[in-house]
Amino acid sequence: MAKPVSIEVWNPNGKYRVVSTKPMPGTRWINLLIQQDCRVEICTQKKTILSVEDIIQLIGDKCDGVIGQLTEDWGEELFKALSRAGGKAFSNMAVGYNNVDVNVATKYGVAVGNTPGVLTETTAELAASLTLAAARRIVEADEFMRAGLYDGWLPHLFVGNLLKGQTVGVIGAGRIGSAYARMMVEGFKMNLIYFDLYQSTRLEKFVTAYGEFLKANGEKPVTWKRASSMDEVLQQADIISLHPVLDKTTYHLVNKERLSKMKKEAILINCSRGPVIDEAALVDHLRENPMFRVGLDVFEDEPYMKPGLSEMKNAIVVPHIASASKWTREGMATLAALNVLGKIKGYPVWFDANRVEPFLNENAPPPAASPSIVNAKALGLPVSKL
Ligand SMILES: NC(=O)C1=CN([C@@H]2O[C@H](COP(=O)(O)OP(=O)(O)OC[C@H]3O[C@@H](n4cnc5c(N)ncnc54)[C@H](O)[C@@H]3O)[C@@H](O)[C@H]2O)C=CC1
Ligand SMILES: O=C(O)C(=O)CO
Repeated sequence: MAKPVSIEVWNPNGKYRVVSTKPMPGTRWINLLIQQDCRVEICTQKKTILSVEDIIQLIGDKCDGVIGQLTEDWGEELFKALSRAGGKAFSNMAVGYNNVDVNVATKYGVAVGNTPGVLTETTAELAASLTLAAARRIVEADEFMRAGLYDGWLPHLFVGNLLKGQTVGVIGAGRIGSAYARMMVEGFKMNLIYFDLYQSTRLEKFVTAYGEFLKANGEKPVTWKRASSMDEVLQQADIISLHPVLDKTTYHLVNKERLSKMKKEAILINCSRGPVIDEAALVDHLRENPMFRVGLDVFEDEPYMKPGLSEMKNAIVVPHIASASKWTREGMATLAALNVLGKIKGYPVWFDANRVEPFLNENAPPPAASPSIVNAKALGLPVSKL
């Protein structure tokens, strides 16, 4: 029998019981739920990753909806427990939902929400930060300074890579991949090569227009290319940033063979999901190719790193913080809460999950809709016409 989990209760007399498996940033999400007659229970247990048993306890006998986290395993056991408690709504506080078995949720009639859009720029900015940190060896140089090793300027000290005029490769040019590509093209005048299952016409138009602007100003124009294979990106790019969803097609997308196709001095960035890279193969590659560098926000067996990774000077590692700006995290909490609330209240699903701004305006009430429900079609949920 699992130990009881500690909770904090808001609006105890609310009609609908909504559970959040973690305290989330800001208070707007709590207020929005309370205003719509929800009793909000927040798990305050001092345990980073809750087990399935912990969450089953939190769900209890009566629960209308749950806001959960990407570290939790939302499969048969949890959706069965939620459905048994009368629950019809779940939302991840994340855009990625590879921790959720959506088919199982649909089987139990539970809507699954996620939080797209609000974290696009924040996540892309972290990918750009890791790119710069790796290119200019900022972490190594910082460690060197703190160790008291600096005894004067030297021509060879921490020489890194210039980005201007080089080629940035993006794998998965969706919301975040495209935002990152634009930052690198516009900010550093890099040429773009990308691979995605779909064409990103908006991104291509942006690079074309920026190239024309540069040309009109007497500068060398930037260029873009949509690669016909991922290998083309790996072979041609100087910087490669991974932004696909994690699914069966992207598991170990970057493996030993693909690493060997990349330039010896390339930089690889991963702010998507850890298993997109075969991390053990990456450690070997880093060891054998000291000029190859990586910037990683995500890991194959989070919270752990594969043996050897933490010793590699040519790796920069941060703990899954890509969406960690205050505005974004508060917005994610709001979107997740409104996903759950919308289903409980029988609201329709917002017509475009890429345009969630109206839900984030603190000075106006949010639309009466769930911002983003990934199994809306499968459940036959109505769509907002606003
Ligand atoms: N590190 C972090 O904190 C964060 C990580 N993420 C991760 O980033 C992912 C992407 O987020 P968004 O850009 O909002 O999603 P998105 O759905 O807009 O973009 C994903 C893109 O990947 C492409 N794709 C899918 N399979 C592919 C394949 N086999 N090869 C190449 N491209 C493929 C899709 O066509 C799509 O354009 C999320 O699913 C999540 O896992 C998102 C936010 C924060
Ligand atoms: O949203 C996601 O998918 C994350 O990884 C955390 O922001």
